[in-house]
Amino acid sequence: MEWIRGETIGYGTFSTVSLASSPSNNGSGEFPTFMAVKSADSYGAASLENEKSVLDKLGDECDEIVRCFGDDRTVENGEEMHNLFLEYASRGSLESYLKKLGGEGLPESTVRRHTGSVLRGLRHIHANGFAHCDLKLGNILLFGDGAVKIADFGLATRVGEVTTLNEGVQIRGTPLYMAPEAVNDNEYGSEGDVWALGCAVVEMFSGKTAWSFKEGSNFMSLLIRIGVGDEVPMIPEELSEQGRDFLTKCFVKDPKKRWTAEMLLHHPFVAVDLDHDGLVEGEGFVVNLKTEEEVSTSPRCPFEFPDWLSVSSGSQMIDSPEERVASLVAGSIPDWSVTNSWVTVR
Ligand SMILES: Nc1ncnc2c1ncn2[C@@H]1O[C@H](COP(=O)(O)OP(=O)(O)OP(=O)(O)O)[C@@H](O)[C@H]1O
Repeated sequence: MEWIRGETIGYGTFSTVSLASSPSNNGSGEFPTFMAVKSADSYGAASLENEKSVLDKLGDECDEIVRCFGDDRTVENGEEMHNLFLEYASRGSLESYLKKLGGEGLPESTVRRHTGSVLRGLRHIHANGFAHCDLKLGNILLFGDGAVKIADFGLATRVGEVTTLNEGVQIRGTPLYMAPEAVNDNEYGSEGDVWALGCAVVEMFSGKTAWSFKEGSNFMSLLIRIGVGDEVPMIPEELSEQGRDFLTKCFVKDPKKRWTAEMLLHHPFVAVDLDHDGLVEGEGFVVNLKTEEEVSTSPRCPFEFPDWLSVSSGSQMIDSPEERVASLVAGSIPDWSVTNSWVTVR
């Protein structure tokens, strides 16, 4: 495919995203005239390869997942670039859209619609055996017709697959959206995507991050709040009762008891007819909650870090949660980067 790189439309940790035009296609062929091209040098190549491989496996049948049109390599300024061609979201990410509102959130009816869309995307991802692992407003894209789609599958992983990238504890994604089991046990699965969705819903509605944090504060203290004790993210009081109830289903600390995307799709917060002015309640929905027997009878204590204890602590006993999280961070050999005044750790 012949294509021309246009203006830059976004920056990520691993890549730069630009507009790409393919005039020879004229919109009539296999590819649209305008696409987004996500480009990375050798440092980001593995993430792009993973993204393409996951998007290929997810296929094109889910409207709530950004489409991938293929990849290629170019040499630009003497450097080999890896390029991934994606459906172009003309209105950018929900994160950039919200920024333009200057701290305001979206109307609840819009939040409900977007939440339903993201849930349909997540259901497809999870049904195919993957977890996205980096769901956040920056990775939910807004299209000209008001539709939203899930993007950025660079960190997506097969559920249950043991990662070999790092033998120690690994932290991936954005701390603000991290689920307790990711903080405590290094577990990244479909349940973590549901927790992150809850954080995204709070942010969409309130215009503020779900966890309050002071500018410049240490992210370890946030990890402790997420992983330890009963605190859950802020649930906006102005949200309807249905919305608040929806969030309590996302913010269940025990991942085995957290609702799945499939279950949440039947929750009245999203199972409503939004084509009418008056919201029609989702009637008679049946949610098969897991029984106490199905979930672990002895949930693991959030302070348990068995791998970490054997790898990092030797014979020394570590007493406080602060020390545990500090060691978790030290053991992960993270790649730090600061995005939007927050720390992303991979
Ligand atoms: N298909 C697209 N259409 C329009 N804009 C896009 C598209 N894909 C990405 N962008 C923009 O580029 C930004 C970075 O993209 P993306 O998140 O996929 O990159 P990344 O390197 O994986 O970043 P990170 O992992 O740090 O979130 C997005 O937040 C969005 O603003």
